[in-house]
Amino acid sequence: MDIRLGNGFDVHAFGPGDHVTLCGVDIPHAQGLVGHSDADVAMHTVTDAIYGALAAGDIGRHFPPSDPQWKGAASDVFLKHAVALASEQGFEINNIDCTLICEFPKIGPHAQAMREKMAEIIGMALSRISVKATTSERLGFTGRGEGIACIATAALVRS
Ligand SMILES: Nc1ccn([C@@H]2O[C@H](COP(=O)(O)O)[C@@H](O)[C@H]2O)c(=O)n1
Ligand SMILES: C[C@@]1(CO)OP(=O)(O)OP(=O)(O)OC[C@H]1O
Repeated sequence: MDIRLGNGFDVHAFGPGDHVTLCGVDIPHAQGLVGHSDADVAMHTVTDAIYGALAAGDIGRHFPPSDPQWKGAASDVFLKHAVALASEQGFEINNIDCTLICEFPKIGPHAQAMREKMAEIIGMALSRISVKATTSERLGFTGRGEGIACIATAALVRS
C-alpha cells in the first residue's frame, strides 16, 4: 500500500460583498472574500493538500493568478483537476481534514453542507471528509477579522 499525505494552507482577505463561498457553499456575511477566483479559501486549501500529496506543486502553478481565464472562476474547477491528477496516478483520496480559522462567519452551522458539497465534487464518502473551525482568540489577522485562513490535510492511497 502506497500512502501519501499532503498539507495545504491558504488565506483570503475580507472585502466588499454580502457572502463568502467556502467549500462551494455560499454563506451570508457582512463582507466577501477577495481573490482572483471566487476566493473559496477552503477549496483552495484542500486542492493544495491533494497537490502536495502528489508532489505536484501548488494551485498557482496549475492555475496562475495572472491568467485571466481564472478570473471569478468557481473553485471546484481547481479541486476537480487535483482529484483527476490523483486518479491518473492510481491514487484514491482516503480522507480529508480541513480547519478554517476565523472569528466570523461561524462555520459550525454550515459544516455539514460544506462536507456534502466536497463529497459530491470529489466523489467520495461523506464520512471521509471533515470540516471544522476555530477562532484565533481574537489574535492576529484572523482575530482582527481581516480575513479567513485555512489548513487542510489529505491522505491518498494506492494499492
Ligand atoms: N469561525 C468559527 C470559529 C469557531 N467555531 C466553533 O466554535 C468553537 C470554539 O472556537 P474557539 O476558537 O473558541 O476554540 C470551535 O470549536 C468551533 O466549533 C465555528 O463554528 N466557527
Ligand atoms: C486560485 C487562483 C486562480 O487564479 O487565484 P485566487 O482566487 O487569487 O486564489 P489563491 O489562493 O491566491 O491562489 C491561486 C490561484 O491559483
